[in-house]
Amino acid sequence: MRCEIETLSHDGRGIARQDGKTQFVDGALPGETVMAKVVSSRSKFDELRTEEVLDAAPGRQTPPCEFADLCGGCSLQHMSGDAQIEFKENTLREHFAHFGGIEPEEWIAPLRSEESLGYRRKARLGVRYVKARESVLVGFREKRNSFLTDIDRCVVLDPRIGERILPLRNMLHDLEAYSRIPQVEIACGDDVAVMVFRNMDELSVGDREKLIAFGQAHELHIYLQPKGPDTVHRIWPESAGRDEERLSYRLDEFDLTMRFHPMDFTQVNAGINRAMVHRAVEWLDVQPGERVLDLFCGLGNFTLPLATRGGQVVGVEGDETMVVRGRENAELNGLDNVAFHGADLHGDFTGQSWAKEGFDKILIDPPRSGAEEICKYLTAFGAQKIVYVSCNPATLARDAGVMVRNGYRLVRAGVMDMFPHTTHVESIALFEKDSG
Ligand SMILES: C[S@@+](CC[C@H](N)C(=O)[O-])C[C@H]1O[C@@H](n2cnc3c(N)ncnc32)[C@H](O)[C@@H]1O
Ligand code: SF4
Repeated sequence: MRCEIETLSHDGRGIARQDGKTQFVDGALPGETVMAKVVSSRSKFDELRTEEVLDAAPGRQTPPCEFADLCGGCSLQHMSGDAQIEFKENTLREHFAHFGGIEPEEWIAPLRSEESLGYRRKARLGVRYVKARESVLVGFREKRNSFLTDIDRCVVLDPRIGERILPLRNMLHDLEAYSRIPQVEIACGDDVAVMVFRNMDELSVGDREKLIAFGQAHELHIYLQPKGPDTVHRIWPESAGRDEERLSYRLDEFDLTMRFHPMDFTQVNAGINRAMVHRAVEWLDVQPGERVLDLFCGLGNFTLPLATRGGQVVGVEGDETMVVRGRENAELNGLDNVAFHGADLHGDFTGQSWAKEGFDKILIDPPRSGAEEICKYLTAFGAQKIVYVSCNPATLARDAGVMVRNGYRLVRAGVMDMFPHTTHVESIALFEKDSG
C-alpha cells in the first residue's frame, strides 16, 4: 500500500493516515512516499513496514548496520545523524509543552560525538538456541516480536564486544550448557571488556575451559553469575583470592579514575558521558565553601567531579552497593569533601540527617520514572541552581513543571546523543531560583 508520511511518532515510526485511520509505518520518514505492508491491523490504527521508498526524504541514509531492518536494537538507523538529533530535540520540545506546559528560556546545542558507532559499553544480550537451525543466536530482539535477531556482529556495541558476536555464538553452541544461558551481560571499561554469563552454576569442567579459552583468545574477561544470588565471579583471568582488578573509566578533565563492577550502573557512552559531566559541572559552577547535593548519584559519576571544584558534596543513592562504590571511588581519588548516603529517594527521606541541611547547588539524575515527589522537596533545600539529567523526556517535562510551579526558572535545556541510532532521548536542563 502507498503511504504519504506526515510526521514521526515518538518511537521513530512514520505516521500516515488512510481513510481517517492512523498508520504507523516502520522505516519511513516524514515527507516520504513509501510502499508499505500491513503487519497488524487494530480498530484505531494499523502497523506497517516499509517495503520500498518511492520518494526519499533528505534525512534518509543507508543504515550502517546490515541487520537494521530486522533488529529491534536500533530504530533510527535509516535517519542521518542530523535528522536523528532533530527528532530527539522535537521530542523533548513536545514533551515540555505537553506534560509541563513550559519552554526553556534557551535551547542549547546538542551534545554529540563525531563517531556514532561502537559507543555502547553496557548491554544485556539475549541468548537462544534455535533447534530448527541448530544454531545459537546472540543479540537483541527483532522489532516488535520476541525472537532474537540473527546477527553476527553489532556496530553500535563497543567493538571489543560487537566484533565478537559470531565467535561468541560459535563458542556457546559448543557448550554442553548451551540451553541454560539466557543472557550475557557486557560491560566495558577503558582498558578491559567483560562478558558475564548468567545462570551458570553447575558448569562442567569442559564448558569452563571453553569459556576461559574464549576469553583468552579474544582478550575478554569472563565472569559467571550463578542463578539466584546477585554476585558475579571472574574465571578469566584467574584472580588470586579477592577480585582486586575492577573495570574503570577515566574522567581526565578532573583527573579522576572511576572504578566499577560489571553489574553496576554506568553510563553507556563514555565520550558523551565525559562531555555531559563537563557540562553539568560548568552549569552548576560550584564555588569553594558551597554545599552541593547529587541525587541518584550511582558510583559518583557527577559527585566526584563536582567535589574537585571545592565545596562539600553529598551523594545520595538507593543501591547500597553503589553507595559503597561511591565511597571507594572518593578514597581512590583522594577526595575527602564528599559523603555518600543510602536512601530510597522515592520514599520519605526527609528524616535523614543529610536532608535536614540546605544546599546551594543540586544535581539530579533519576531513573526513567523521574523524580516528581523529590522535586516537591527540592525547593525546601533552597538551592540556587539545579541541573537535571534525564533519560526520559516525559518525566523530565512533568518534573520541570513541578519545579517551575515551585519558584524555579527553566533556564536552558538540550539533548545529548547518548544512544545514537535509537529513540532514547537523554537530556539536560538547568533550573535557577526565581529571584523575582
Ligand atoms: C540514571 S542512574 C544515574 C547514576 C549516576 N548519576 C551516574 O551518572 O552514573 C540512576 C541511579 O538511581 C538509582 N536509583 C534508582 N531508584 C532509586 C531510588 N528509589 N532511590 C535512590 N536511588 C535510586 C539507581 O541505583 C542508579 O544508580
Ligand atoms: S543493535 Fe546492533 S545489530 Fe541491532 S540494529 Fe543496532 S547495530 Fe544492528
